[in-house]
Amino acid sequence: MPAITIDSLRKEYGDAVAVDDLSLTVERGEVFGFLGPNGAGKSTTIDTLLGYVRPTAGTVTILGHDAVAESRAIRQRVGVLPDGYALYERLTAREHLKLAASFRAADDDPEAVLERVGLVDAADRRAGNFSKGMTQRLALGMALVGDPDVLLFDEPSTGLDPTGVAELRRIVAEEAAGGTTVFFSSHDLAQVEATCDRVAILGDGRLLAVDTVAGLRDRYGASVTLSIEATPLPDSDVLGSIEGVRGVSLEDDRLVCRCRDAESKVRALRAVFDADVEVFDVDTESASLEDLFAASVGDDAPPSASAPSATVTAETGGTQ
Ligand SMILES: Nc1ncnc2c1ncn2[C@@H]1O[C@H](COP(=O)(O)OP(=O)(O)OP(=O)(O)O)[C@@H](O)[C@H]1O
Repeated sequence: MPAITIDSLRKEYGDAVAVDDLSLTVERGEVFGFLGPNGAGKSTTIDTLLGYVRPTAGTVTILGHDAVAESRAIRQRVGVLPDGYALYERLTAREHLKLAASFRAADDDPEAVLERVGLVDAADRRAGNFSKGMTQRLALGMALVGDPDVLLFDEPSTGLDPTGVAELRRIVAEEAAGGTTVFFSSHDLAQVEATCDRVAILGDGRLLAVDTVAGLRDRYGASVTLSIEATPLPDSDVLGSIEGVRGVSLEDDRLVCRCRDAESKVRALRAVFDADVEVFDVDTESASLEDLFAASVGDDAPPSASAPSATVTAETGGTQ
């Protein structure tokens, strides 16, 4: 049984369609990133999963439970971090965690959770004067209480400082290593690229793509870019005719060669070193998730290489 199944989900608000015929399956143990521009329908989808929003059409199930009819059962097994989580102003951080534990009939040690989310020093402070990042850290801690099977986060890095972002990344990795399914929306593409097995990209309520980051690279064009500094520069027609080479251009006195995959990159490199030229430098870079996101949401330009890509840890599924 998958962790999350979204089947033909549609949500209308009056005349506006927030989510349009969305179908998606998230397998158990996956770390799944949910991306899309502002207003794409991410929060609406997550709120539907949490039972906060009733679908206009379609069904949503978590761990086999229907999100509308069985939202209580879902809350017992799902840790949630909704967008703009509101804390109880008069309760301390520690009291919030005790409250979360009592909701789930769990016996988590509040101290250990506070340690995990970096709030030990604020354990006995009332949450009413917490900063945005502290609020987010505490809400994250509450979501972790009771060792849930599924974690559903809406923009978890909102308000977090760089240390908090790194800690969040570590927590996601630890949870995933323990078999927890993590589904989160984010605009933090570096975070998504570093942590997610697969990503879905939503635009205007519709699913534009769902794949591994590596799969998106294949789909949207240049996977690897070679940038060559040599005298003279290698013949661009020769490089351009190599199988899997998608384009060759001159940029800042370097020959830039966009390659489909690692194999075509190696073929191009071999041709460069076989040519009668003196090679000074070769850079190779993969298209970042940011490039792929731009390509999928309608930027006509093929994704160019930018920051070196982070490792995608698992190839858990193909294109849906
Ligand atoms: N309660 C509501 N009433 C009317 N329209 C709504 C409501 N909630 C969301 N919408 C509309 O539905 C669409 C999707 O909004 P949603 O908040 O799901 O997008 P999002 O992808 O989470 O955006 P963001 O990245 O800005 O958080 C938007 O056009 C939004 O204005």
